[in-house]
Amino acid sequence: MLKLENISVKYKDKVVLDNLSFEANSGEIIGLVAPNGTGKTTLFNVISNFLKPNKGRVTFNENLQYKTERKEISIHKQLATFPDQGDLFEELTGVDHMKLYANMWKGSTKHVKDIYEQLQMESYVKKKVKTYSLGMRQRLCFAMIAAADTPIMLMDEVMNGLDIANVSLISKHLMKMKQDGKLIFVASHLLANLDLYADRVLYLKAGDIVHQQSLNESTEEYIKLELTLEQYEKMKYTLPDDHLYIAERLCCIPIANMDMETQKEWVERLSDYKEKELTIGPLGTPEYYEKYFHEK
Ligand SMILES: Nc1ncnc2c1ncn2[C@@H]1O[C@H](COP(=O)(O)OP(=O)(O)OP(=O)(O)O)[C@@H](O)[C@H]1O
Repeated sequence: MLKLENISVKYKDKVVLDNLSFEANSGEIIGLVAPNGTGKTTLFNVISNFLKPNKGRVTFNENLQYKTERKEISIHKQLATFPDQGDLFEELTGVDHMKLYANMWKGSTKHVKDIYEQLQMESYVKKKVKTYSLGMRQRLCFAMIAAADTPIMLMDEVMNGLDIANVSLISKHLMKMKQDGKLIFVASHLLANLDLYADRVLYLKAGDIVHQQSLNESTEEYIKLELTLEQYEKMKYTLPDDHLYIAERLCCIPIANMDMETQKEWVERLSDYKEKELTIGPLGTPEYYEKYFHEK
């Protein structure tokens, strides 16, 4: 549904995206993670053609590219970006905003009520935005893109400023949108939250994707133990070659190629570190993030 090929973006001498390629399909939620200033927004701007890359191609549905104004309009009918809180109109109501987006993309507003009910916004959605808190504004931004109901959605920091209950409410709604066949990109710093609904997480570093983590397929499991650098240094030569030591705190030993007996032996050996919690499971988004972005 969406293909990026060899995308490069430079601002003067600063290379932000460097020959980046990937493909994405409908019915997928793709998490995009990287430290501040790495290029997530730049990548979204390339996908939406707000920024022309210095090199590379963006293709929708096999052969649709930003080559003419007509083609751009055709792509923009299928693609909505998460509104910025600063773009909200203080004197308009939440419903007005949702209808604006619904009319602009879907050409109908029948579904607007269902959305604000599902997002539990009934108590304030008919009031003017100037009376809203930050969290209410953020939920409205999400309700607006939901009202646009486009096949592709680009969401930058969708959970910003939301409390736990609202993060959970919006996470559930994202999963429903995925079931409806949307392709959704979520750039986020709420890493553990991505594990709930993303199918894949892309880790962006030095202009390219350094790792793609698929959360659907059965992922490799590890014995995981918190170790100080000192403890780790003492035992590192006795650990299997393919172990990981992440962010100078988490020792991970893959168990995929171990029989049950060897796994037990390892658990027993490591339980000498009684004060530390030992767990067995796959690496999650926060752990991969530390692996790729932890600076010494
Ligand atoms: N118009 C511009 N001119 C020059 N440099 C820019 C411009 N826009 C972005 N940059 C630079 O490109 C880099 C990537 O910026 P971008 O906004 O894409 O990062 P980001 O990953 O979205 O960051 P954040 O998590 O803070 O939103 C940054 O170093 C930024 O300073």
